[in-house]
Amino acid sequence: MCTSVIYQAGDSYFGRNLDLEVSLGQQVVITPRDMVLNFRELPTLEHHYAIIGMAIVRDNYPLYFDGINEKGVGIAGLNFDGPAHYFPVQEGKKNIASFELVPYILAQASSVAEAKELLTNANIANINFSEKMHAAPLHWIVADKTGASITVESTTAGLNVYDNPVGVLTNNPQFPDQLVNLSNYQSVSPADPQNTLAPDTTLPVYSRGFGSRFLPGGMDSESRFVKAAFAKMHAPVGNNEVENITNYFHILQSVEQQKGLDEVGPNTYEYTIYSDGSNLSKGIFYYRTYDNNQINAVDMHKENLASTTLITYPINDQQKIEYQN
Ligand SMILES: C[C@H](CCC(=O)NCC(=O)O)[C@H]1CC[C@H]2[C@@H]3[C@H](O)C[C@@H]4C[C@H](O)CC[C@]4(C)[C@H]3CC[C@]12C
Repeated sequence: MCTSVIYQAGDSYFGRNLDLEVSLGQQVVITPRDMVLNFRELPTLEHHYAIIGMAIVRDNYPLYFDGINEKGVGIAGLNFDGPAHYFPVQEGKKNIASFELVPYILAQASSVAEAKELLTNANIANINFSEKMHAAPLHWIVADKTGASITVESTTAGLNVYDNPVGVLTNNPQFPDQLVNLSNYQSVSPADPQNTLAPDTTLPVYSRGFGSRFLPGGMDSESRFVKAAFAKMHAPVGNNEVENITNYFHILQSVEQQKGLDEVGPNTYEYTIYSDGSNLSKGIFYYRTYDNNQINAVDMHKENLASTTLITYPINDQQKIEYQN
């Protein structure tokens, strides 16, 4: 399972938790503007916006899990096993393989509105990256530095592009159903509740945090959607970049999957392998991992973005404890 959130605090911050039972060997990968991007069914892009994100590289191709571009657009792919359905290549449509959607959007869109435009008359084609690497059943959240966001889902009903008023995405069910479920929690609040149940009876508020008593806390995707929405909606705005990115990681940590809590097979547990969050205006990509609580950063603008080859940074996965004596 995974969770992705956009948080506005002057600048906008976008990223995700990647929850899985095995690490796939991802790295921070920058695709510079002049690295040729080939598509299976669409014209080659020789020049495009620069991209930074988490990816694995195969055959010199960046298979992005999530990323942002230099124009302040971000996109993340999240598991959508069951409802996800990709179609055969269709004549007369923009056929995009599922693994191409992240570079397709980030290479060309400077806003969510432009991403929507790129998705008109599009078909997510059921093309595998290779014999060994089959298409993953995903849906996507796209966001931009204004705070706008959409959810992209390809199901047997076709391609749906929904406005995402919450700026949160997790996994199943389909996005409209997540919003219906969210309605069930609209009375959850950081403040103490009003006693509307029995107004003439004194009911003690016997604990702090009483307003969030009915907030779900499970590892499942509906629970994480509600909890992340609550955490994000009430997150304070910091006074500077460090405070903001610290707040951002606290939002993601509210739905972090600790090892041992989500058994996906005999003695096999899904956990939050990494969390990342980028400043969409500044092009700085921050991440932490399960084993390393330290926030690490790669600033795309410190690289030569006019180059033609991928730039990769290995994940810094070593815990650093600052011993004070
Ligand atoms: C499984 C995770 C989503 C996290 C999640 O929801 N996990 C588990 C669960 O719910 O069961 C997704 C997110 C991005 C996906 C990857 C990216 O789409 C890139 C790449 C695309 C290829 O078609 C398949 C492999 C590969 C490398 C994908 C493998 C599955 C990933 C890593």
